[in-house]
Amino acid sequence: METIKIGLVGLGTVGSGVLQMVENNQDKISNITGRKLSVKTIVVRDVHKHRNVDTENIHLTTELDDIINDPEIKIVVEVMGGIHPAKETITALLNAKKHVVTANKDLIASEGEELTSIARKNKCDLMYEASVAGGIPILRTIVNSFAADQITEVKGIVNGTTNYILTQMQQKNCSYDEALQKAQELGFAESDPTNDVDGIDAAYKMIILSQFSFGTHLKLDEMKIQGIRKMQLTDVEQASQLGYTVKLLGIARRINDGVFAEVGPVLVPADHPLATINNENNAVMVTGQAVGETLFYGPGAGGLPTANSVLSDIVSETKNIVLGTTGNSFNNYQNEADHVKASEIVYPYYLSLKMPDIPGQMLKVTQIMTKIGASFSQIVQTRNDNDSARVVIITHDMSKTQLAQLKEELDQKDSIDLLAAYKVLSN
Ligand SMILES: NC(=O)C1=CN([C@@H]2O[C@H](COP(=O)(O)OP(=O)(O)OC[C@H]3O[C@@H](n4cnc5c(N)ncnc54)[C@H](OP(=O)(O)O)[C@@H]3O)[C@@H](O)[C@H]2O)C=CC1
Ligand SMILES: N[C@@H](CC=O)C(=O)O
Ligand code: NA
Repeated sequence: METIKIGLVGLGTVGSGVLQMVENNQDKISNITGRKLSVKTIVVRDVHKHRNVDTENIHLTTELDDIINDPEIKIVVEVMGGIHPAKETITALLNAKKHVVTANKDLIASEGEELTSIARKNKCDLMYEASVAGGIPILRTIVNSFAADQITEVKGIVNGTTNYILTQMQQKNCSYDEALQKAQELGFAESDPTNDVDGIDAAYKMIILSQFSFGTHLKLDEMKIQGIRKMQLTDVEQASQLGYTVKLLGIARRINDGVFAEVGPVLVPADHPLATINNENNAVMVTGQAVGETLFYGPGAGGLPTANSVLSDIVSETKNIVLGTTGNSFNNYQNEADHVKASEIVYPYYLSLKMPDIPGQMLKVTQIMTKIGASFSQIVQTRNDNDSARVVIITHDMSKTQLAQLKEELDQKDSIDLLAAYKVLSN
């Protein structure tokens, strides 16, 4: 049986998982594809570094040219991460007629259109199932199984590191720093975890999910993105007393002819399926006009789970090579989206306010809410410190315009501080 040689660029958490899976699942893969697969060359930064995987029969190198100039290598997996030099690396590989698999959401969300067109020009495949929600096979599912349905919303927990941190803090009383360190040790976090904790990693994934679900090309700087770094434990506890779990959610919704996408902490009702997703697990809820609500759950980070998604792309590309059908885009759906007005984006909100513990303060808040046409569904007052009170409000539906007005009005009241404003998910 003919063997297809594979190159890897990167041998960290994901690269090691890919190497193990190719080695351990030879028989099944060749049974399905009619080809043997074998990893021939791996590009790393440091060839002398200790590796947890067996690289005895593999050429370890720092030179990409060892892959580029090797006609035997047909498929290359980019798992080095980051935008540069990953973009230049993939461009060079595609121009050398290599089919590429990547797990790199930063790159695909930012430069995916250009790379896709380079791939098409070279009749090469470029696939990236692992870039969104690690081990959950969500992108291919949207392409294949939602091909004819109109997706109205895609939302969920798409960052393993932050969900791990929130779970460890809420259930194990871990501090934020301890939980982040554990997520790094377990290989869930990016090499620089800033993008994880600041919501940027989740935003990249929502950009890719929006492309597949709505055909749109959203830009990172057009999205409101909030991470978990500034979240207060008091808000997490307060939310819990009100029957909610705080999760970092990505939400992308079709509103009229536009698409709205955001990432931030959201209060999820404790009995909602998304409230039950713990640790590094992710869950993506896709709502289609015909099918209704569907939920896809699984590990969002980690070597072998992510490698499984990479292998699904390698197997698809191998089949395309065998059938002579390479060069088609992973996602073909293209659709211009209108701008969504702030007045059209409506959610209930959790508001946490600090104010002097003296009579008349609540009246001021009530007057502002009445002025902007918003109303409360729940309100709780607790003592903050000796002379201030914390007031927590769950509002009825409010538009983003009303929320901005509320923030402006509260800014003008020296004595009242808005500490947090998070969306609340309905059941
Ligand atoms: N970790 C996870 O759970 C998931 C990760 N991903 C994505 O997968 C990709 C890889 O992540 P992960 O495996 O965690 O990263 P790691 O940091 O564990 O590994 C990165 C690897 O890339 C190599 N590398 C980095 N820069 C260069 C360079 N300039 N030239 C050559 N080699 C380089 C490193 O070499 P050396 O070993 O010599 O330092 C290392 O082997 C990223 O895009 C990430 O976002 C996606 C889903 C889940
Ligand atoms: N750092 C990412 C890895 C997977 O994409 C995460 O924590 O989700
Ligand atoms: Na995936």
